[in-house]
Amino acid sequence: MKERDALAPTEELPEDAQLYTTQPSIFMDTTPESYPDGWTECLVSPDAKAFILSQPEFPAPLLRPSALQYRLSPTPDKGLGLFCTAKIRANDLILSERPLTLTPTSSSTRMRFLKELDAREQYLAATHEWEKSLKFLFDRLYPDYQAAFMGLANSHKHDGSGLVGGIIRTNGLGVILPPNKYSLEEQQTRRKGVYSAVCKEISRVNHSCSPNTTAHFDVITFSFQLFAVRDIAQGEELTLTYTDLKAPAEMRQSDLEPYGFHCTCSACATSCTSDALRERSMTMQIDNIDDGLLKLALLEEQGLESSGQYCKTLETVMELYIGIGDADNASTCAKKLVNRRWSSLASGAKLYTSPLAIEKFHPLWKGGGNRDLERGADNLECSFGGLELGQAE
Ligand SMILES: C[S@@+](CC[C@H](N)C(=O)[O-])C[C@H]1O[C@@H](n2cnc3c(N)ncnc32)[C@H](O)[C@@H]1O
Repeated sequence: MKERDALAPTEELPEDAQLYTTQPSIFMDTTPESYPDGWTECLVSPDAKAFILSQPEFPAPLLRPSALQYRLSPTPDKGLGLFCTAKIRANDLILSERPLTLTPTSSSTRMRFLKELDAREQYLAATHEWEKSLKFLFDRLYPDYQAAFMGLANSHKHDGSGLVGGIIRTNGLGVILPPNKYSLEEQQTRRKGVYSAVCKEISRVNHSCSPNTTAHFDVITFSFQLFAVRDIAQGEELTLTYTDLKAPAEMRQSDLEPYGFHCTCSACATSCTSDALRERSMTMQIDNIDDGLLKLALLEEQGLESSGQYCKTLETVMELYIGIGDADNASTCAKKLVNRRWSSLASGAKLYTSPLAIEKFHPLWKGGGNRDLERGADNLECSFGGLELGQAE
């Protein structure tokens, strides 16, 4: 381990180096009271740090929701959870916060093991070394942040994870840095660019296979933002998914095992019917507007508005309306997409929220150009990203 100037260029560092860095950077005497937006202790690769610092507006102030609309309360069977204190409307920003920590989801340290160690012993040795790196990061946290971190749930107390590693595995939300640098395959198999962010508040959100919120990491403000994906009634619990919503119930349950619970949400309780409906709504081919509208209705019925498929389908329906020259309905779809600010497809739809703009500028207007149904696919199906999750957000 080497100490180096925080502002020194990162290019000459080896690709597998990891940097301890505070982002946004703060003065020595900064406190959570003097800087309420907070800051994050990070362990990141040189290219991830360079990417963060290269954002022109970084660090922008946190985006604040218009009102505080949730509280932390005990649940009957899931520990603590967040509950809605007033009706929240679809697409509302519920809360935003800078993570306490941001760490790779797996250790990149190359280790040589004694030949006589078996696989389990090698795992424990590697985990032990990884815990030392994480403990170093934990020690850098401001004391109030250390207390908040230690107060979070830990479902890895008895598997050799270590205390800091266990809390990260239980509470980490997935972040890809830098985005678009690594292929999905590299992210999934070699965990390239895949990070885990632990948050004081959002990490309290419990899991559902039909979640009513989605969490999105915004690099410019360096914060996780929690959005409602449909209307949420007062008193209802806020939920996120920790697993791949496309998978059948049995696979989802096995993905959730490391979190130490068996999911009893309505989709899991009725898996003999819901698995087939879920698969149909996620994979249904869209050949015309009616198909698209049916797919949106099926996704809503299954509580899958948080899935990337929902936005992708909205975009496809918008393009189909444009193709037949129906600018009014197309602009309604564009507005719905724009409201889903967390989606990568929202910014592309911004230009087309007025029928006039569609008629004048959209290349597909009345059948111009080629509509590519696969374009713009969101592969962001899952929000929680501890070590356990096989899929990246
Ligand atoms: C990220 S934490 C969520 C907040 C946690 N309930 C707390 O008290 O801080 C994840 C842990 O919450 C619990 N949990 C989350 N979703 C659950 C669910 N649907 N059913 C049962 N337990 C759940 C499990 O213990 C899991 O390991």
